[in-house]
Amino acid sequence: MENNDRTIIEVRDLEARYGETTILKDVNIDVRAGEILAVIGGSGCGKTTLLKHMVGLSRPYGGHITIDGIDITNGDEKSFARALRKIGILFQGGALFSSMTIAENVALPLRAFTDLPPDAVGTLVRMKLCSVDLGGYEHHLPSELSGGMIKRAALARSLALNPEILFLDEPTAGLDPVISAEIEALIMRINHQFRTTMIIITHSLDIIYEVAHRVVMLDKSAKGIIAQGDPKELRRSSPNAVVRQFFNRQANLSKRSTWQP
Ligand SMILES: Nc1ncnc2c1ncn2[C@@H]1O[C@H](COP(=O)(O)OP(=O)(O)OP(=O)(O)O)[C@@H](O)[C@H]1O
Repeated sequence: MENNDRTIIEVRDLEARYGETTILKDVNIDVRAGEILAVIGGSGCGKTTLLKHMVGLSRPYGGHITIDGIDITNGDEKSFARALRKIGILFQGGALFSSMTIAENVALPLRAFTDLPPDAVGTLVRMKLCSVDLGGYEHHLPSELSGGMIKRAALARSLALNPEILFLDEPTAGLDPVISAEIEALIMRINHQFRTTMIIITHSLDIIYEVAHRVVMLDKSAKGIIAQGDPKELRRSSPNAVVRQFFNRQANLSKRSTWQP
């Protein structure tokens, strides 16, 4: 993590609603530049809702969010576009276009948001694919790749414009433990090499304990944050029983799933 503790995303008094239903309220988060923050909590507690607000896909009912000092909730279109250029998103399903090659998929944001000539786009695409260990797979279609490779190609596409901030929605969901470990190692490598700030929605214990620097835990009945901080610390000594239970139950489940006869 960078050691200057600069806040790169500020979420202030966020209130999110669908119709009349409040999903999140009084949410305050400071994301520090260079950190990996995991957003955790039970199903339906509002993790995806929070992410959609942080990337400007949904407008908050109340409060505001700034990205590198730019208010994305009340600013004009131009500043919103400037803020968007700082972020990349890795969607859960990978979301690659199936009729395009891996190279064409990764080239999409470069073609859409830069004036680079085709040669330069090609070079950048190859570099991005190499950075996720997919050098040589430029001409493959997504259907010719494994689940882990598709995830890595999608990661290369989300990194195409060198974002300062990367949002990852369940990056290891549905992958086996070996492939998940590869993706986790890649996430840590990218964070380390490029100092990319990362916000990861996850249920994975490995990400919570081994990858994240800090966690924010949401709760459905509290409609907001019930804990923030070091996950190991929270598991040990959170004053909130629900929090301790969440971490301990997960830890037990993890032990059971790795048990070998
Ligand atoms: N577009 C929508 N319209 C109405 N309600 C919604 C909408 N999207 C989500 N919700 C509701 O908001 C709540 C929070 O949903 P959200 O998807 O943010 O939770 P989550 O923590 O990401 O869940 P999961 O871990 O299951 O993906 C849920 O009760 C969900 O049913």
